[in-house]
This record gives sequence, C-alpha cells and structure tokens, in this order.
Amino acid sequence: MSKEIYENPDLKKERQNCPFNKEEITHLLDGGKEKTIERKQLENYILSDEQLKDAVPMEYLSHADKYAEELRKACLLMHKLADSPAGQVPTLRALMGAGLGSAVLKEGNPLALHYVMFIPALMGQGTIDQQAKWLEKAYNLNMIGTYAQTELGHGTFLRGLETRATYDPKTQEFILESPSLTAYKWWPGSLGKTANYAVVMAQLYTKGKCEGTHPFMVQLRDEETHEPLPGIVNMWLNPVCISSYIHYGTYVKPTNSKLSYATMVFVRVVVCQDVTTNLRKAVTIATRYSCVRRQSELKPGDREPQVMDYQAQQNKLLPPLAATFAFQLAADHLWNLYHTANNNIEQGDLELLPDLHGLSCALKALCSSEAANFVEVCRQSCGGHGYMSCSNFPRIYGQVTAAETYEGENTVLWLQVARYLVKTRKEQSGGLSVKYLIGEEKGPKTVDTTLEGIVKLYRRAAVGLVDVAIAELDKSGRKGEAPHDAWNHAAVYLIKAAQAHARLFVVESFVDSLKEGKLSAPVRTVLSQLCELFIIYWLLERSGDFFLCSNLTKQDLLLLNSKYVELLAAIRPQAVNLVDSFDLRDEVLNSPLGCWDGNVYQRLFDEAAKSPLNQSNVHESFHKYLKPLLKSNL
Ligand SMILES: CCCCCCCCCCCC(=O)SCCNC(=O)CCNC(=O)[C@H](O)C(C)(C)COP(=O)(O)OP(=O)(O)OC[C@H]1O[C@@H](n2cnc3c(N)ncnc32)[C@H](O)[C@@H]1OP(=O)(O)O
Ligand SMILES: Cc1cc2nc3c(=O)[nH]c(=O)nc-3n(C[C@H](O)[C@H](O)[C@H](O)COP(=O)(O)OP(=O)(O)OC[C@H]3O[C@@H](n4cnc5c(N)ncnc54)[C@H](O)[C@@H]3O)c2cc1C
Repeated sequence: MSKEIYENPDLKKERQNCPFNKEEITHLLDGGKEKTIERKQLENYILSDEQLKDAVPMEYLSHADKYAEELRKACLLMHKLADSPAGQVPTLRALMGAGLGSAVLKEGNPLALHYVMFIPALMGQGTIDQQAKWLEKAYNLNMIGTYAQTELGHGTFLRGLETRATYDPKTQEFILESPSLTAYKWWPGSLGKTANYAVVMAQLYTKGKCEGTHPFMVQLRDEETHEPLPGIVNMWLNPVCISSYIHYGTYVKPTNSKLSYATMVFVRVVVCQDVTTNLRKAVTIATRYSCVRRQSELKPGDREPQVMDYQAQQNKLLPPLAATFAFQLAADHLWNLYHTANNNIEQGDLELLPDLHGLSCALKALCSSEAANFVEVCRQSCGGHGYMSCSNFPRIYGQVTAAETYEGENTVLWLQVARYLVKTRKEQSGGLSVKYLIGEEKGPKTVDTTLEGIVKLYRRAAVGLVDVAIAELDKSGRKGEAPHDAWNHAAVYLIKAAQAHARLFVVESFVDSLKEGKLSAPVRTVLSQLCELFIIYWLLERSGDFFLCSNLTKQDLLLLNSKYVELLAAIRPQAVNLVDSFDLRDEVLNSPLGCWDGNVYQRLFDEAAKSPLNQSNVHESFHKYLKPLLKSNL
C-alpha cells in the first residue's frame, strides 16, 4: 500500500481552490515551459545522487573538513557536468547559483570563481590567441582559476591598487610584485587552497609610465604538486597581460580604459538574479512556516490562529514576496541590456557602456540591500525557530549580505550611479536614463493614485532628486568649493537620487512586464495585486522623497495606506500558492521550516537529534570541567 504522504492540514487548506495556474507562474519565472522541464530534469539528475548528500550537517564539521567535503562534492559535480541531460552551460549556470548549487554546496563552491569570474575575464579581456591557449584548458578543468583584484589595503579604489606589473622590453616579460603588505591580494575566492592560476589585476608600468590597472594571467601553483611557485608570496614571474594593449613593448591605449572593469559588470548583473533566488527561498520558508505556526489569540476564546492571519505578519512577508517578482523582472531587463551592450562593444560601439555601468551598479546595490533587509525580516517572522542554523536563514542571510559588499561596495556603486545621473541630466544626453530623466512628467503635479499615477510619482522623484543633488553641487560651487569637496558634501543627496532612480527602473520593469506579458486573467490579477502592493509599499517607505518632488498630500498618503492594507488582505489567501509557484524543492530550501509538507516540528526534532552533542546524555566535558566546579564550593 502506498505510504500516505503527510501534508500539514493548514497547508493543505491553503492550497485548496487556488484561483490561478501555479505552473504558469513557474514557467514565467523559469523563462518558459521548456526551461522548467530542463530545470526539473537537472534537479532530479543532481539531487538523486547519494554521493552528493551530506553524511553529517556541515555546521558540525571543522573548517578544514568543510573545505574538503565541499571540494569533494564540487569535483563530483564537475564529473556529472559532462553527462548532464540539460547540457553544460545551463547546468553550470544552475550549479553556480543560490538555487541548485547551494542545495549541494551549502558552505560555498570552491570552484565558483573559476566559472563566475576567471573564465568571463578570459572571454571578455583576452586576445583571440590567449583565448585559444587558455579557454579550452579552463573549460576542461586542466587549470583552476580565480580573479585576484582586491588587496589588503584596497578593494574599492582600483586606481589605488598597489600590485605592479612592470614590462621589461629586453626580456619582453612582465615582473609582477606586491611592493608592500597592503598590496597582498586578499579576499579572492579559491585563491587560498584551490586555484593554481589567477587573473591578477595590477598597475601596468611600461617605459616608466603607469598605464593603470590591467588583468594579468599568473600561474600560482605547480600543476602537478599544487605547491606554490617559487616567490609566489612576494614576486610573481612570467605573468602574461590578458589584453591586446601591448604591441611589441608599446602600450596601445584601449578605446575605453574601463573595459578592463568588464568582468565586474558581468558579475553585478548576475548577482541581481542570485540575490533574488536567495530571497525567494527565504520568502518560501517564512510563508509556509507562517501558515503552519499557530500562536496567541486573535479572537478571544478562539483556537490559536495561523500567524499569517495577523496583518502585522502579512506586512512582513507580502512585500518581500512581491519583491521576488519585481527583482526577477528587473534582472531580466538588465540581462537583456547586458547582452545588447556587449554585442555592441564587440563591434566597437561603446555607446551603451555608461548606461550598462550605471544600471548594473544601481540594480546590484538595490537588489542586494533590499534582499538582505527582506531576508532578515523573513528570519524574524519565524520567531525562535528562524534563528536556528538548520532554518537556513543564517546561511541565506550570509550569502545575501556578502553581495552588498563584493563586486563593488554598495555605497560606492550608488555614487557611481549618481555620477552617471548628474552627467546625463546636465548633458541631457542620450542613453537609457533619458527615458527617466528627460522624459519627465510635464503638466500639473496633481497626484492620482492609480498604478499609472503612482509610476509617474516615481519618475518625478527620480528626476526631482537628481535636480536637488545638482542644486546642492551648484550651491557648493558658488561658495567656491572645489568639485571634489562639493561632491563629497552632496553625498547624501546623490545617494538618494541614485536609489530613487534604481527603484524607478524596478517599478517600470514590473509594470511593463505585466503589460507586455501573455498572462492568463487569474495570473495577471494576482501579479497585478503584487505589483500594486509593492510600489505602494516602497512609496510609503520613502514618502519623504515623494513629498519633496511632487504634490503628494496627507490625504493621498492616507488613501495609499488604505489601499495597501486592502491589498495585504486580498493577497493573503494566495500566499502559499504563490510560493509553491516558485517550485523550490525541499533540498534547495534546506529548511525544516519551509518544507512542502509542513511537517515542521518533527523535522526540527530530527535536525536537533543530528547534533554531536545529542549523541550521548552526558558530554565528556562535564567530568573535565563542570563536575570539578560543582564540587569546588566556590
Ligand atoms: C551565479 C553566482 C553569483 C554569485 C557569486 C559571485 C561571486 C563574486 C565574488 C566577489 C568578487 C569580487 O568582489 S571581485 C572584486 C570586485 N571589486 C569591485 O567591484 C571594485 C569596485 N570599484 C570600482 O569598480 C572602481 O574603483 C570604481 C568604479 C568605484 C571607480 O573606478 P575609477 O577608475 O576610479 O573610475 P571613476 O574615476 O570613478 O570614473 C571614471 C569614469 O569611468 C566610468 N566607469 C567606472 N567604472 C566603469 C565600468 N565598470 N564600466 C564603464 N564605465 C565605468 C565612470 O562612470 C566615469 O565615467 P565619466 O563620468 O567620466 O563619464
Ligand atoms: C564574500 C566576499 C567575496 C569576495 N570575493 C572576492 C574575489 O573573489 N576577488 C576579489 O578581488 N575581491 C573579492 N572580494 C573583495 C570585495 O570585492 C571588496 O571587499 C569590495 O570591493 C569592497 O572593497 P573594500 O573591502 O576595500 O571596502 P572599502 O571600500 O574599504 O569600504 C569601507 C567603507 O569605505 C566606504 N568608501 C570607500 N570608498 C568610498 C567613496 N569613494 N565614497 C564614499 N565611501 C567610500 C565604503 O562605502 C565602506 O563603507 C570579496 C569580498 C567578500 C565579502
């Protein structure tokens, strides 16, 4: 007789009479039905392999054992890659991210940088000959690379990197050196024990002149023994400049000095999708748990309610739920821009490069910071159980907050966006933001609180805050302040303007996607509710920006607040159905709080039982330390 599949009765009730086709949303998020089939096939292929399962929870292993275990599984995955039914590229993309990849490699993938930065750097910066020499070797894993840019003393300010690459015309070699302790490469993933090659960013010196940071291919370790090459700590020999700018000793300036930053732009684009996947996991865990968890008393004398029935809990979880759609659709738009810009750049057309830089900085900073805040809210919404390591919230939070720092610390990226916006506004120049900055709303500034009306408010705020920042810069200039001082003294205004611009891009992407998308009526209804909830939520959170730049009134705000709480109530019945549409397997969620069947308490108990401390009633430390203390009559 088939074993009755347990399903928590509350979750079962939540799933009854779903008014929309969950699979339609799954296909939307995967990029089509075929992609969903491919993803599920790949998940089965990977997650069914017993060798990829953890014998003991990773949190109970030593640092070295964690590394060894993750490396074992990462290497096994690479072997499986060759026979993957989904093909190598989709498999790699799935294995590098926060979805399938982190289901297997919970502490991180020791080979991630090889695929996420090392190979993209070769592809984006290497000459044809260099690619012919190294790409095949890299794809065949005959070398393991990393991207070594950050130093002990510098991560943000690339023009301040101290690693030097001096070209010797006599030997036609580059001598790489770390002239000081602060020049030591620090942070690059895999650099410590895994990689035997690195793309090293160093200041290029030729004929006594510094030509700025450039990428160099450097062998770090012997390919057979894996021993560090001689002098690897202070001196690297035989590096090769990965670029086509040195012709027989003469430096040929690139068309744009920032093309050497291209790998970072690629990762910023990818990070937007990756933090969204992590946010989707957190929202799924918290939403299912909030429909299983019954606590306190809503109606005196009644049974304890599902905590999801508290408006306060809906206010915690439904904006992040809406954000997962908003960020996914914006990341899709950015990915399309990236491909267009890159194809143009390959033809020598750099016109979209500033827009790509501006938008990739904006979206990476916005999605990572908002996702980090939302993941923490999801964790808190699960009370004490959300604090447990096995809830998976600590790991998800660690991964998302890292993205606020790596690939460009967010504040620094906001200021890059502001620089781009001020320049675009002043020059009324072309490019993507012209749609937002020059296409500003003419006519009366009266506010209508329809979806279109609210989007117009976002545009007014995006344009208005740039103008406020420019006014601050001009005021400082009139006082005789030097441009760099004026810029520093306007930082608060500049960052607000950059953030408003990023939010406008996300809001417009969400609204436009719903307009363009071929959606069934029930799916359109629920996604439109989520869209309206999200754009009102952000407006209420940042109402100061809107007061500053439009005729928003107290009445408008009160009306929007009412609309907001009505939408919470309207969406509440579909919360579980919406997170089910993400189609995240229990192994990917990796949390007893978020499992599909809602069997939370039994799974929590089973997880606790795995602790080494629970393998005996009395731990040996009692006899060593506690018992002597108890007897010591202090
Ligand atoms: C799947 C798993 C995922 C998840 C797995 C992900 C794993 C990843 C692990 C993390 C890996 C890393 O962190 S790798 C290390 C990442 N590090 C960084 O991102 C460093 C951040 N710092 C920088 O990018 C740079 O220092 C800047 C942009 C902040 C400043 O550069 P700068 O050279 O001083 O330039 P600056 O004077 O500000 O600006 C001069 C002009 O250049 C332009 N400009 C500046 N940068 C760029 C650019 N990238 N592209 C185009 N244009 C640019 C400016 O707009 C400006 O134009 P105009 O105004 O003159 O027209
Ligand atoms: C998990 C993780 C993985 C990483 N992997 C890699 C890797 O594989 N390869 C690699 O090369 N690097 C890697 N890094 C390093 C990462 O790229 C840097 O830490 C990041 O670029 C930030 O630089 P920083 O550490 O110098 O911070 P800093 O710039 O020193 O930041 C310190 C403070 O100074 C502020 N600040 C700095 N400049 C300005 C400014 N102009 N205006 C206003 N405020 C400013 C910042 O906002 C911040 O508040 C990784 C980092 C992490 C956390």
